[in-house]
Amino acid sequence: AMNDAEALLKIKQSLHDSQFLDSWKNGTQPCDEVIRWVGVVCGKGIVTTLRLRSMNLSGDIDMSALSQLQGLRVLNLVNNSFSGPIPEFNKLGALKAIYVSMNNFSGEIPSGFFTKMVSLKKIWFDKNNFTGPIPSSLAQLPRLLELHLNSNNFTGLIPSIGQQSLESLNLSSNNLYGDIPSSLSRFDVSCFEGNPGLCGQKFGKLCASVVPTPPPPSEPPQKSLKIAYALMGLSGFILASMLVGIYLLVQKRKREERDQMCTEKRNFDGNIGLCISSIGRKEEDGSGSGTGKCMGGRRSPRKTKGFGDLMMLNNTGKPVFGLSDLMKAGAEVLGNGSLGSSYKAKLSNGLILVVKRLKEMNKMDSDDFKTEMTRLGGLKHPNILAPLACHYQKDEKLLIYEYIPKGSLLYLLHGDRGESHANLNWPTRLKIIQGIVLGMSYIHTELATLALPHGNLKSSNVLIGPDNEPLVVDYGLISIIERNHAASVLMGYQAPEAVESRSISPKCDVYSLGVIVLEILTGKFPSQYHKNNKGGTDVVRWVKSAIEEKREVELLDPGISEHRSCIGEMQKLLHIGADCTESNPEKRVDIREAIRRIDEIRIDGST
Ligand SMILES: Nc1ncnc2c1ncn2[C@@H]1O[C@H](COP(=O)(O)OP(=O)(O)OP(=O)(O)O)[C@@H](O)[C@H]1O
Repeated sequence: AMNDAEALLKIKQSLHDSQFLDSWKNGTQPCDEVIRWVGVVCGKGIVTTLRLRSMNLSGDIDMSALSQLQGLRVLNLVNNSFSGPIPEFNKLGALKAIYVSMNNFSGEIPSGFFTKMVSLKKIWFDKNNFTGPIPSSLAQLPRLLELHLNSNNFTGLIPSIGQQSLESLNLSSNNLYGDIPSSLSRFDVSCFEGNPGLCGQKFGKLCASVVPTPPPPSEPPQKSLKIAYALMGLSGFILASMLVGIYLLVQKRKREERDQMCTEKRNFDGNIGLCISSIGRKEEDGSGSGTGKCMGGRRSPRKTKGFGDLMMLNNTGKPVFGLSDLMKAGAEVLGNGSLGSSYKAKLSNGLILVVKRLKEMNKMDSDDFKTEMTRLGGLKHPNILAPLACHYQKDEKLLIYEYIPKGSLLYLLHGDRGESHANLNWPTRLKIIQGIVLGMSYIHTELATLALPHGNLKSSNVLIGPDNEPLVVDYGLISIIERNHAASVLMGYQAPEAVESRSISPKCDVYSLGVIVLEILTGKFPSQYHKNNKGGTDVVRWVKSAIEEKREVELLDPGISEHRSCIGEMQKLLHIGADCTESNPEKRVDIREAIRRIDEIRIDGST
């Protein structure tokens, strides 16, 4: 081991242009009482802080020497000329503060970079050129106070940082997208400005159908709320805040007092207050004064025509649950999609479900809804996730699914560069594409009578099972959601002919299939998923021009292009993706043809 003086001299050697460090000289001591080395702060005779701000420094800082400074707690390299990938600062496990603002560091910071830096309180990485996702390990720092990542080029979804300790945050001027995690909602909108892809309530921008916010697997458990309250949270701002107030009150009161609460609520505003636990329950009189859990609704249960409790849609022997089990479950918001919001609900028996609250539904009556849902729920295929149950009220329609822990393909591809992302090698991606194709083929056969059999295929609607098998969801919705709304939210309506002339056909599904194939091969988030095409990459145009210029290999995600021997197969698949996204529907391949060709792609390039 070297002493502090030796370590600092090695560090000086590794830096260019270190004329500011003239006082760092052999034969003198960094912590000398009289002539202390410049930029060095000591405590009890050892170096505790390096303050090398604005010294015109560059070069590859000698990390093994730096890590020899046993007492080092604060590292300040602000406003120098350091460049290249982030040095292994994570070797400095005892650091409390690291400031590297205003340099030219670039590249991705590995997702686990901060895992061992548990003492970190202050991280200032602003005004550099960092790219890629914000490392998810930041979410695990228990003492984090200040996090400044502004003015870089961070992309992707914001991980669930927002630990209670966090006081100062700046993520502005990056390329982040999606909804912000609920743990960050306490921060002012200015902390996020300059990220055109961010959406959600804070930004007054609906998260138009593309952006999920599944919590990363490593995320500390979110504070859970009861699903009944989670559901009610969506009925508009005013209603929501009124109900949150009630929720807090309810928390304080004893169970029997809640009954009164519900009644009070109705008296307060005759429009609100539907006692959900009484909906259609035979043993109750429907007056709503039974066990009260209030949620948004416009009518009293008595007047509402519904089919009561949950309707189970499958008979595969999966555990049966009722609406009341669901209402008692702890819930967590998964995301606000274009069709409504989804919640993860954990029942007391351990079963984990996803409750999807559909908005903008046709004014379907309960019989039609039931017929439609029975049809969708009755589909069975290894690459399809059929709903388990549904619930109908005039103003409330719920679909219930099994919870798939790995989450969506969108999340796997773009959300967090963790382990699951690393597993997305060529064989896995091909398996996912081929599975999606099998699922789509099945849907196109079973729902052939629909104008658009799936209608909403995109990576957030492909969930990934334990063996990386894809599970397609949210299919066949075209007949149950409002026509006008369908056009503005469904992915199928993004096909060029649908945008221009509103002409919808099964070919629109082929277009969506093409986009997803290109997304998987390039690893890029498609701008096609945004209504206004802002944010993400226009994969369709990008691939088209690359094919014309015969440089399509360059577009392959580096995560797969290392399988050199399979490049030919990847190229073939890229061409199929391009043919599926052909703008003229007449020339676009037909779904059967696309399926046949994708099925022929081989993992190893052999025929
Ligand atoms: N059964 C499930 N298991 C695990 N995660 C799910 C499940 N269903 C949905 N999710 C995830 O929850 C998030 C919200 O889903 P939701 O379906 O509400 O919105 P979306 O897919 O972004 O948009 P859309 O409403 O257009 O389908 C998405 O990230 C989705 O992948």
